[in-house]
Amino acid sequence: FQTGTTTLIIPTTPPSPPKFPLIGTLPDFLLRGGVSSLSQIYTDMYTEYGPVFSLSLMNREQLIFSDPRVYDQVFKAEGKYPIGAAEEVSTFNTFYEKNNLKMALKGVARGEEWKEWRGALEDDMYKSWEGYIPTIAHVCRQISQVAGREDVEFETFLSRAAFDMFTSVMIGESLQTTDGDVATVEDIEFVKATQAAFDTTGKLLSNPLEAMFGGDLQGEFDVNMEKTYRFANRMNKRAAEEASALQKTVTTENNSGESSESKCPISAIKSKFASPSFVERLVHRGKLSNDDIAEIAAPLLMAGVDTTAYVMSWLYLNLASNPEAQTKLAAELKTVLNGADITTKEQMDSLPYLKACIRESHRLTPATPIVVKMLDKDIDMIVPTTSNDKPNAYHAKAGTRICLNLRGIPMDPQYVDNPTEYRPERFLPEAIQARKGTPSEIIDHAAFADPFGRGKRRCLGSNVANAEIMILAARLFQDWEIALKEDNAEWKAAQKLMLKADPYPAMRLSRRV
Ligand code: HEM
Repeated sequence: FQTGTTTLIIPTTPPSPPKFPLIGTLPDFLLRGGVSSLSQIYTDMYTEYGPVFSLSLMNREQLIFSDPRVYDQVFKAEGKYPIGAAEEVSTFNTFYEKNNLKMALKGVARGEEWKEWRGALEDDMYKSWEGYIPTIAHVCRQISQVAGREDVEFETFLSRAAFDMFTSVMIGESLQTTDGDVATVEDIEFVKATQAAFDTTGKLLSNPLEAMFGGDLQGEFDVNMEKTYRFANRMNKRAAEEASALQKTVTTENNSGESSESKCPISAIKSKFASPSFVERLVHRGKLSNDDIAEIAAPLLMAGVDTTAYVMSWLYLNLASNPEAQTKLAAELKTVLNGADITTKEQMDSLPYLKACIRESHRLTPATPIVVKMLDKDIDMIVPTTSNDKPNAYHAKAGTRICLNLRGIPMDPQYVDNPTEYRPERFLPEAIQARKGTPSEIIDHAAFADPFGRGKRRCLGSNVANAEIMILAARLFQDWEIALKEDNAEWKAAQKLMLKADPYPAMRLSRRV
């Protein structure tokens, strides 16, 4: 095919572990340790097969690239209606279909329906995210006040913290599930069901053996998803009705003047809270009915709570295992914030070491070992080579899982010094500047920068999630020193719906003086 120059390149067949009819490359995968060794498997395969290889797992063809520049070509080809990664989470989607949840189904659709859904939510969740910073700061302060209690494991605490932060963005106030003295039994049930639905989805989708022999996982999922859906729907419905009532009082007050709805400046929204919640904004904007607003709650919670908890769990584990980095972070927080909360984007931007800690955590312990993209048409991709050889070309049929290996280049000593060590310094601005023009600058490619995907289907909650992660870390590390309870604790990166340290080590929190 034509590469844009006159050179004709014949597509190359990528290397692969032995492939068998029906079961594909599953035997090799199991021999290497299966899902409990997933993260290491992708590093080992990169070492063994090189920067491009193919797999066939659970009836899906996968092409795995290590060079993020190949991924740029995939995003260029994604078109007006790209396929989202959420389409693959069949447990959620079957639930939405069974219950005829139209809004939820639009969110995982491909065409105009998805565009309309995204258009209805994007301004208030993705674009104008800064307005949520004070709300998140307030809830992080509450969370930090109860952080040292030992009534729940730290991992569960983080999951509840993610839940509290996200519900406060959604409805304006936290359910305070991190505080055993305040949370209602019903709210704790809610957070547990959300977590259980997320975890059983992980087992069903990523572990072929558990899916076959793991008992009634589907039944377990259905029960928990149903509970989450009911709770979440009720929570948003109540918030939307309150917001509508408040909105009506404003419209009556404004009756003589121009309608405030059409321009929708956030400052014009009458809010019950210090700054308007997501639900209040949606009600004010008037594109969705209160029933639609109720229906989006469960899918957004499923997309936004445990994902954030998993990413945070790695950050805290890395900083607890590397006390020197934690001390440097605490020093930066003291200098810049001096005990205050992050309440503005400018403050977020003035914390390079915190940003570097988060970036390095994503390099060393990403919450997924690969990023996946699918196209609805065939594509030919050119893979640059480091030598003077001709570039290689690879062909992927429509529907192939085209993956970027996050465990290849980011773990390769050719590009990263001592790649198995947690060193946030590598992502300080001066270090990034120093590797410009060298082969190592590849690790600064946008595709490696964060866990939220790219292109038109980039995570809708990415800006809010990033703010939540930064604001909570800034609060907790100002208030607490977080250490491993046992110095020699061991864990593996095991695949659930995302990668999780297994077993997650116990933590000791001591007040920072
Ligand atoms: C650290 C936490 C999070 C991670 C790692 C994460 C990751 C991702 C990824 C990888 C995608 C797929 C992108 C693609 O299709 O290429 C995605 C999509 C999505 N995420 Fe997140 N996410 C997080 C937090 C959130 C939050 C807080 C929300 C709440 C609004 C959210 C809502 C969504 C939605 C609705 C989509 C589908 C977007 C679409 O298809 O247009 N996520 N996320």
